[in-house]
Amino acid sequence: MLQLDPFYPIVPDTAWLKRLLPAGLKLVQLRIKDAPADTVRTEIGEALRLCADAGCQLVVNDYWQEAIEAGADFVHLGQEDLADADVNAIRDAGIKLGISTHSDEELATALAAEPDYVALGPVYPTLLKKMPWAPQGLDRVAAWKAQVPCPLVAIGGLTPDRAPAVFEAGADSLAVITDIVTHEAPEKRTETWVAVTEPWRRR
Ligand SMILES: Cc1ncc(COP(=O)(O)OP(=O)(O)O)c(N)n1
Ligand SMILES: Cc1nc(C(=O)O)sc1CCOP(=O)(O)O
Ligand SMILES: [Mg+2]
Repeated sequence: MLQLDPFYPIVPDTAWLKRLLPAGLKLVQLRIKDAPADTVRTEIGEALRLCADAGCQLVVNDYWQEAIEAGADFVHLGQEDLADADVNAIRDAGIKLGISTHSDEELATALAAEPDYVALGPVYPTLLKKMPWAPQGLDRVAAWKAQVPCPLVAIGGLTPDRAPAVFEAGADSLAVITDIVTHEAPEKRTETWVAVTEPWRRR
C-alpha cells in the first residue's frame, strides 16, 4: 500500500510552498483557487520543480488536466471534481488519485474509483469554507479506517494538539490549511507540525 507522510499541509500557491518546504515537508498539496489558466499552469510547473528539489511529494488539487500536461504524479479530487473528471485519463498518465469523502454514499463513490487515498472531513469544525456536513468526529475516522483499503487522510480543523487523537482513531495522514496559513509564524508552526507527527513517520 502507498505510504503517505503523516503531515499533509495544503498551500494556495508556490510562494507559500517556498516558505514551508524548508521545514522538511515530504507531502504537500497545491490548492489553487480563482486563478487564470496561465497562472495555474505556471504555478503547477514551478511547484513540481520546487518539490522535486526538496524531495517532497506534490499533490495537485482540482486541476487534473493541467496536472497531466505538467507531468505531475498525484491529484486530489472532491466528489464534484470526480464527477467531471476523466479517471481513465488520470490513470493512463500514471497519476495517483486522492478523493474527498463526507458521507457513506461519497465513500462508496470514492472506493469505486479505486483511489490511492481517501480523505474524510471535516473531522473538526473548519473556518476555511462553508460545508453542509457536521464535524465528523473521531468515531467516524475509526469507521472510515475500517472500510478503506488505502491510506486515510483526515482534514478539517486540525491542530497539533488534536493530532495524536486523530492518528489513534485511525488516520494515516493529517491535512492542514487554517492552522498554518493563519498562524502568526507559519514557518515555525510548520516545524511544530513536522515534530508532532514524527512518531507516526516512524511507524
Ligand atoms: C486532502 C484533501 N481533502 C479534502 C479536500 C477538499 O477537496 P474538495 O472537496 O474538492 O474541495 P476543494 O479543496 O477543491 O475546495 C482537499 N482539497 N484535500
Ligand atoms: C478544504 C477542505 N476540505 C474539507 C473537507 O472536509 O473535504 S475540510 C477543508 C478545510 C481544511 O481544513 P482546515 O482549513 O480547517 O485545516
Ligand atoms: Mg476540489
